Amino acid sequence: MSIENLRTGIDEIDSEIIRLLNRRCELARQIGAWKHENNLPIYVPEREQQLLDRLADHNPGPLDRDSLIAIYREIMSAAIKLEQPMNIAFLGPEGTFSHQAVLEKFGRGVTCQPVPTIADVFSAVEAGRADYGMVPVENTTEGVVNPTLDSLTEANVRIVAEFNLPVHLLLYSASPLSEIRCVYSHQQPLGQCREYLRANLPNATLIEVTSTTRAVELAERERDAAAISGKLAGDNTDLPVVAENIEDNLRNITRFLVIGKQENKPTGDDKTSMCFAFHDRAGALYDALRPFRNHNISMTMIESRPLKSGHWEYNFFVDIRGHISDPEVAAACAELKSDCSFFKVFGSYPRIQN
Ligand SMILES: C=C(O[C@@H]1C=C(C(=O)O)C=C[C@H]1O)C(=O)O
Repeated sequence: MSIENLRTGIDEIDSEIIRLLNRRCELARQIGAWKHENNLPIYVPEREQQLLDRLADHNPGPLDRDSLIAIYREIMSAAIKLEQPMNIAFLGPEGTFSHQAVLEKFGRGVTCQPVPTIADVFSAVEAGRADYGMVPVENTTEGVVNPTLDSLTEANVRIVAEFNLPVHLLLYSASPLSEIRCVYSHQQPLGQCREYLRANLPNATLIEVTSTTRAVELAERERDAAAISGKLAGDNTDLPVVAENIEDNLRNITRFLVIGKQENKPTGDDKTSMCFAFHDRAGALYDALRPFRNHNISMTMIESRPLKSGHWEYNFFVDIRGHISDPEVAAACAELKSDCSFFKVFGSYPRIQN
């Protein structure tokens, strides 16, 4: 077939895709009206997860799974925008990894609302200034993000979804590696390429700043300075990329949580996050975790944070497989709660695999 004929074929398919996309949008609009009447949330993470799983299972190729999911991310984003515009708070300024997580999880149909701190993301959602918030909770290289754990215990919000963002770091500078004297970045990326910096810039001064976006701004002003950031923060700079993928761990992934106010329905493959504390006595942690074992529930994460009492007492943060409405999960949580001085379930949400 000639290239003209092939392109005519593509044009015809595009017309058909546009017709079908608009029919899909019309259905979404009707679903939106029904949700308004019944006072239900517009964003439904469990439905989105089921839809994405179904797509991946039905895809015959050659379109790859990630591309298909990225396309559908935007289709669902456009559907949400028609149902009701949504705004998402995140740790700003624009260009941070939190911003990237918002764009990848919610698509371009939502309004992004940068705020100065992680605690501000929580208060924006709590006060209804934002519909949802995106907060980092742990990283495969650097571990947990303490401000997020602290805010979860204090704020009146729920975890409604999780999202894994692969974090690739770039070094931007007007100078070649041999002439770089100082490196700006946020504390987390600096930690994520510690080995790279030790091997390649052993004499450079490392300067911690409030965001990777700020790091790029500062590096633009000094010839012998560099910034470490993601691609999004570097999108608007003229600074050359000196090195790419400088993270020490090639599976450098940050897990984000979407916080909101709704309760999700079970999907059949969910996670539940919670926090508890108890008065110290021999075997207390062992006893506290026993209900999970007795009810055959697997734990996917446990972390501890000292309580601010100053007495070396701890809050324990635990993620388990299952939904809080599953009878076994509900029974285990009730048993655990009866043993604790503090107990809070943060929410149940679809489990993301990878
Ligand atoms: C259309 C709906 O609303 C939103 C948009 C979705 C979509 O475009 O498929 C899926 C879930 C919701 O977040 C729905 O609830 O089905």
